[in-house]
Amino acid sequence: MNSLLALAGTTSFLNMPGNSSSAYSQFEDRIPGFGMLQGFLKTWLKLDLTTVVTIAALIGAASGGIQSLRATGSKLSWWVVKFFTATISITGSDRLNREVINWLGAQVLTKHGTRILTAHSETIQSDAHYWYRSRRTERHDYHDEKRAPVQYLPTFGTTWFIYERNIFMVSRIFSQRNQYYGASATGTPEEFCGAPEGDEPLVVMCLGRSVAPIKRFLEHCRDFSEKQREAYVTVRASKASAYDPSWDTTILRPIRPLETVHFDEKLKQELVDDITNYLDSNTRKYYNRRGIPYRRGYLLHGPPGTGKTSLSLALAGRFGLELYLVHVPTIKEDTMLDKLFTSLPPRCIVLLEDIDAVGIKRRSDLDNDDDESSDSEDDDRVAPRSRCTLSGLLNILDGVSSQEGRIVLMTSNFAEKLDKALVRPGRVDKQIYLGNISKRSAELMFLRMYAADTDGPVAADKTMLLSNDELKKMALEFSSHIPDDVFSPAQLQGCLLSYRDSPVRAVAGIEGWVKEEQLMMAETKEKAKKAAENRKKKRRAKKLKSLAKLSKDLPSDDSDADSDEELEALVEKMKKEREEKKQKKAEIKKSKRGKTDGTDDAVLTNGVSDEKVLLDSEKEDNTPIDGPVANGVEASAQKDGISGENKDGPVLHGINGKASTSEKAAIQVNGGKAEDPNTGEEKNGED
Ligand SMILES: Nc1ncnc2c1ncn2[C@@H]1O[C@H](COP(=O)(O)OP(=O)(O)OP(=O)(O)O)[C@@H](O)[C@H]1O
Repeated sequence: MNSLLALAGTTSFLNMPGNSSSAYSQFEDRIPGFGMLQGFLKTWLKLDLTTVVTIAALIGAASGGIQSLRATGSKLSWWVVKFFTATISITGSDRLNREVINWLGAQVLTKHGTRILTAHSETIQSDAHYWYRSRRTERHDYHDEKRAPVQYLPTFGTTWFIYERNIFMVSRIFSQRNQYYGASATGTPEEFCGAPEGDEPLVVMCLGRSVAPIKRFLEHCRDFSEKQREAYVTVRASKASAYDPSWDTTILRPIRPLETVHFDEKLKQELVDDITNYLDSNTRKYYNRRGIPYRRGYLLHGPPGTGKTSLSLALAGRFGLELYLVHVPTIKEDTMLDKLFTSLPPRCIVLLEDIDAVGIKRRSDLDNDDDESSDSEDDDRVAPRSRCTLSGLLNILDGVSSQEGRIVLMTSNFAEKLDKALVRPGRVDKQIYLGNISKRSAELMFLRMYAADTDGPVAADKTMLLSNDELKKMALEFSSHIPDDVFSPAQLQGCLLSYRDSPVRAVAGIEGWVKEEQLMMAETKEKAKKAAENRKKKRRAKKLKSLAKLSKDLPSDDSDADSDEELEALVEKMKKEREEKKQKKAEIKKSKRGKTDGTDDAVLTNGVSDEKVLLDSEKEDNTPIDGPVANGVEASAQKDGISGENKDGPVLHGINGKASTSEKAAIQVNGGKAEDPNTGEEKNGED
């Protein structure tokens, strides 16, 4: 614009009388080709250059005026917007963002018949929480349909609606990423050149000069999402990536009532009371005032299939908390768990499944204990080991970076093997044992399986109906066949599911099922026992063979022994021989001491009280010895006749008076007794 005005100024200067020729000549001098252009316009187009420049300047001035008018109009309109509306913006990563979008999708778009939408067929929008991160996850909301239903949401741009008799606008802001690929490059409207990724910021506006209506609206969106989630527990599983560990998958599980997890009722009540008390706001204040870290940990332990995971889910549902699930064996290193823990929300349940994958051994044992496991039949059930270390886990559980306010549930099938540091109060405040099923629990499970979904009689099978009392009687009869503490609840559930349509058949078939199952369990136990014995034998054989190879004292064919008895005999033999050797050495030592006492004077009379002597003790006895002992029976202190004379006094040699450089040990002779500088042990002067 400014350049055009300058150009216009120039043209008026060109038009001034008397100036024209000198000005033209000046331009010709300064701008190469100016004269040629002027000649061309005049000769061929019959146009004067002055006229051309003037017209261009006028057009430029007009368009500049329009632009500045536009800018002023836009400024004015924004000023009006600012003056007459209230606004709240929400970042793309905030959960509230998802909750507003979710509300718009459910309440506005469908009712207003909006024509430009965005669609999703994956992830659960009712969760409305971090769905953009988990968009690869299939929706899992227990619909009968095979395919997940498509959900429609607002796209970029502004959605208008009326809430509480107030006009609202929600704008989904086109992100820079999309701008780069789309609208600004091609001029295509935003909604036609991309779909929202889920992390676009939102701007919520309403008519009026107060933000109070917007705040009410946002609260309403939150309530709406919470209600949608009410029937579900949000489970967020850890993503097993060593580089970028995160809470990845969001799964909505229908809330499982606590009553459907059968175990000791008293214990269950205690657990619920304990958590209720912990979550109470007064408890938090109590902890804070007294400087106690506000955390609570529980260990759920027991045989497989006894309801540890089910109980965790039921507790999350009961207390309306999200469940963050970590399958400990998948954790590759401490930093991974650390990252996961630091990104936890303040109030949630963290479920560390199969904690024994870490908690059984300390760091030092991690790499070299492959053959140290016990020989019990349980060995097969030992969880795969995690690369996360125990000390790492302990730090994470109660380190400074650890979130306060959360509940940690750990599950294990081997509580008795867990390290004491892991289960100490503060990390594990309560241990809950979930055992095999009792008669009473079997009765409750039967009732739960066949209870009518609606009030009224229950179908006994396809032909007859049962009253509630009749069902209770059947449950009692059914449970009378179940031995206490033998079958896991998962086993019994499997049995009942096979008679799903008919409680009558379940009662009729339970006796046979119990017998069959017990037989199978006995067989499995027997197999496990044999396998454990084999493992034990193999391990022992391996150890003994390597021992035998190491020992030069054993005849080589002894190491071929591989029956248990032979190996035992081998060990005994080795032990005996070692003992004999030790005794022999001790005797030799004793006899040498006696001799040294006699030679002390001789050494002293030579005036050598502090002589350096060399010991060749190991040469005589190949086995490593506790202290420098030499068989001095034949040894004698000599002047260094063989190896040369020592000016300072006699050099004492080991066996046969020889001193090998590699095996020499310097010994101080103190009054005829030599002292090993390494062990401090006194040596016989003859040595
Ligand atoms: N105490 C129980 N009450 C009701 N159902 C149970 C109980 N224990 C197990 N079940 C049923 O058995 C199945 C497996 O249970 P769950 O996964 O909770 O056991 P777990 O103890 O976590 O097993 P694991 O130690 O092998 O992980 C579930 O379908 C659950 O419904």
